Amino acid sequence: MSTRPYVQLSAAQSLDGYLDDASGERLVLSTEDDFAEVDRLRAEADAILVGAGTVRADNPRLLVRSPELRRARVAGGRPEQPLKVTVTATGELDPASRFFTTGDTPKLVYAPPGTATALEAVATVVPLADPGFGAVLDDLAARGVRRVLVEGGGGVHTRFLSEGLADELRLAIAPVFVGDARAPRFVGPGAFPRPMTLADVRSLDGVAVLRYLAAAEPSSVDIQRLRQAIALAAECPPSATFRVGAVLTGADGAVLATGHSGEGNPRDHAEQAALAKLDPGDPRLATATMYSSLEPCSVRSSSPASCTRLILDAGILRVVFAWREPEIFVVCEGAEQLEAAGRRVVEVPALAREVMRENTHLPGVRI
Ligand SMILES: NC(=O)C1=CN([C@@H]2O[C@H](COP(=O)(O)OP(=O)(O)OC[C@H]3O[C@@H](n4cnc5c(N)ncnc54)[C@H](OP(=O)(O)O)[C@@H]3O)[C@@H](O)[C@H]2O)C=CC1
Ligand SMILES: Nc1c(N[C@@H]2O[C@H](COP(=O)(O)O)[C@@H](O)[C@H]2O)[nH]c(=O)[nH]c1=O
Repeated sequence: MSTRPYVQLSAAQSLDGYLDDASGERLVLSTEDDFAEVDRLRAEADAILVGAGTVRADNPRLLVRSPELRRARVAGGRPEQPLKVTVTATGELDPASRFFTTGDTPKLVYAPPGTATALEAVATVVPLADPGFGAVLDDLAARGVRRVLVEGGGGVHTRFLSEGLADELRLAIAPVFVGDARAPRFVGPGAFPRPMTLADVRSLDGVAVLRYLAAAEPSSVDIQRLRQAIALAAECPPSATFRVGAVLTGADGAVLATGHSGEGNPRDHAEQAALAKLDPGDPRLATATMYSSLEPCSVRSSSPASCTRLILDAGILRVVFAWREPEIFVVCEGAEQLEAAGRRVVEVPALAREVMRENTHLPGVRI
């Protein structure tokens, strides 16, 4: 599997967080200087991606405008223009849109099989049964794309951020108010699992330009695997205790084993069930990551060894979990014990609510 491309999001928003107004005419929030900077970002990218909603609403060209930047690309051995990429679930895009008709560069459309046949004459249609953006990035990587500029709109930005796929965000804030709840927002509701750090703030001709970098941990693969562990909790049999899912992966992110509470034996914990599927001498354990929806337990009445102990004994160096165990039955110190033993522990509290949703049978757990 090729390494996923670096993903940079770019958006211009109003002071009250809107990408556009509700008029049907495209609202220009950027100044000329700001557009020139976005043009430089386009020139640095191998592909520019927008959602089908933006293709329909704005009819964008998505081309590098500056002749100097285009020449520099060619001088550097790159195509004059980046690839153009869009994603649709319905396939409802007009083949006469400027996305398809402008620029001598390949156009890619990711769509569920059979939905975008009318676009096959004007673009390469890539059928994706699972239209998650992780699959889109994997396919782009296989096509040699190393850097993607995502220019919106709100639906697509929300998906990239909530799936933990964005590495960087450039946000231009124009000094205007839209004040209309029907207008599209930069980001909709969701759980946003990768913390962002402010890397730069500038004033560009009255527009505030902010640059944020996503934390290296949790990575997009961590989010994918942790969500898989969270989903596994739904398979637990009815229980008076925690319903937990676990996924154990190798160094390349491939799944080595999975488990959930009550799998096999009603008292088994998720991490224990996953570990029981591997030979204790398996050399892959030394570079494995344990994903658990809940912090690994450190105290057990039903078994001699806690999951923290099992993880330590298995030689697993890295643990990623979503929900820190609340003090319902015992005081859990799993994260502290793992860290004290020199293991890397990554907590993703943004996904804790998803775990709590599977555990509302426990006293005091409300979402
Ligand atoms: N100020 C700025 O920087 C920018 C502003 N905008 C504005 O944003 C608005 C458009 O935003 P929005 O309506 O949210 O549209 P988006 O451009 O975010 O596109 C959303 C569409 O993308 C497709 N899509 C999203 N996720 C998936 C998926 N997982 N699988 C398959 N298809 C998917 C669907 O297309 P389909 O419906 O075809 O199934 C969906 O309706 C416009 O008003 C535009 O002017 C846009 C870009 C930048
Ligand atoms: N309105 C708006 C943006 N809109 C983005 O620019 C695209 C238009 O591309 P093109 O047709 O190539 O000029 C549009 O589809 C959307 O992705 N971008 C910004 O930096 N600032 C803005 O104010």
